[in-house]
Amino acid sequence: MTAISVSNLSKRYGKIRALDDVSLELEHGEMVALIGASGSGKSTLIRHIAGLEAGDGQAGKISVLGEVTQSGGRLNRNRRGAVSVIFQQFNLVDRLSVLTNVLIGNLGRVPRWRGTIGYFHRCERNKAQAALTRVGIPQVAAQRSSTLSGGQQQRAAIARTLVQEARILIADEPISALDPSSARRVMDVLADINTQDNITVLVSLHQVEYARRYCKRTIAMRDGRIVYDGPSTALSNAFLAELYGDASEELVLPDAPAEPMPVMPFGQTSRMAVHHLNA
Ligand SMILES: Nc1ncnc2c1ncn2[C@@H]1O[C@H](COP(=O)(O)OP(=O)(O)OP(=O)(O)O)[C@@H](O)[C@H]1O
Repeated sequence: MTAISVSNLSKRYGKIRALDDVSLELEHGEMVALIGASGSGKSTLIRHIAGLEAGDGQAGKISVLGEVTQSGGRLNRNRRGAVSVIFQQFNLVDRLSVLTNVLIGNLGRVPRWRGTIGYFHRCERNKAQAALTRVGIPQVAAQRSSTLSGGQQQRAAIARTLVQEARILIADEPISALDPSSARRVMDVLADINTQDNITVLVSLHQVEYARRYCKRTIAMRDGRIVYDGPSTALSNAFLAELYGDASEELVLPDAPAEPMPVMPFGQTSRMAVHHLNA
């Protein structure tokens, strides 16, 4: 089944062509990296797929899990329950506990009054706690979200996705502000929910090293266009230089090998104990 389908999507901001006739398809169950230098259009594309913005002109169309979410520059219907988006920052409500932030993933399914006063059943709390265990941070449930590290915040946001029972997770540069070991833990969790829960993952990344390591397929953008869509194993440093010229330096870690490493199945990269939500 096609999870995300984008066809002929364009978007201008004044003179800037942020998206230029973009077309792509993600099959359900894929984990795909979206790479590109700063300003190449990754976040703009993600906002459109998330249904937060409408493209320009008559030709553009986006479908999510078979339902048209926008066409011809008009937002149709927002499948908010099916798609969860996490951003580099601002995923959590700082003054609320981590557990409450994860419980917010239930809001689409509980009566409005319960959401308003923050009343959740024990089974919902248990599920939220299990989701935190699943992403490796059960011990922070009672803490205020503002006290978490950047990597823990990303993992709490992923736990909320599990509670939401979203079928598609789009993560916009979830690791760009993290140190390498925190970044690996977040990528491990994304890879795990992809393989174990069959959640389709689209993750935008600044550094191609993580795309090579975690995603079989990479979509590369430059100046609002897709310039490559294929196996991540093809993304050697030389090929990146061909695609991006000098800007390729922005995408490669200084100590990265010139040739890509094969994608490792989840488990070989992770040292984290993984507990399954429904175990
Ligand atoms: N709301 C906006 N108003 C004006 N210009 C915008 C807006 N959003 C994006 N742009 C412009 O569109 C282009 C693409 O931006 P976008 O944020 O999508 O790139 P990106 O690949 O996500 O970059 P980064 O990796 O730095 O986050 C940039 O030139 C940006 O300045």
